Amino acid sequence: MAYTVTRPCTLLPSGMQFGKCLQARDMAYCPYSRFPVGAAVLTADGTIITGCNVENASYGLTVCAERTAVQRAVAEGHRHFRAIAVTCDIKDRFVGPCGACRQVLMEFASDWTVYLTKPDGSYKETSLSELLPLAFTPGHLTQH
Ligand SMILES: O=c1ccn([C@H]2C[C@H](O)[C@@H](CO)O2)c(=O)[nH]1
Ligand SMILES: [Zn+2]
Repeated sequence: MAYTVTRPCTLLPSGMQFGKCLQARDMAYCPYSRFPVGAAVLTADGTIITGCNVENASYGLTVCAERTAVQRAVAEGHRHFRAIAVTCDIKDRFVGPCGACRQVLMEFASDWTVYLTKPDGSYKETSLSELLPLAFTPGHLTQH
């Protein structure tokens, strides 16, 4: 079940360093929305890999921070993940990943821990299965 930690944290549970998320957010390429987002994935072996949103003049080719992080991690040989932390500049509420990113996370596991963080390091801990119930998963392709 989701729970919220309202005090600012530099270290999220399981060794997820919140600072990496902020650093990634600061690399965002978002000249159109001016809405920078940072993400950090924690792999099964404890590696942290970050991503930021990368926009495009065509708009539709924009890639979110979460998918950038997952795709970087896969390209570096990681396929097993524990958690993802996401941050943006919104200070008064916790912001969840878009639907496309939830589906891309689901490709690699249904049991991701998801940290929705505010820029001060306060966070809501939830899970991918809570964010994407009754999901379509790779398993469905082999069980029909
Ligand atoms: O969870 C989200 C939601 C939005 N964005 C990006 C996409 C776009 O660049 C900008 C505005 O939608 O924010 C993300 O990176 N992650
Ligand atoms: Zn997204």
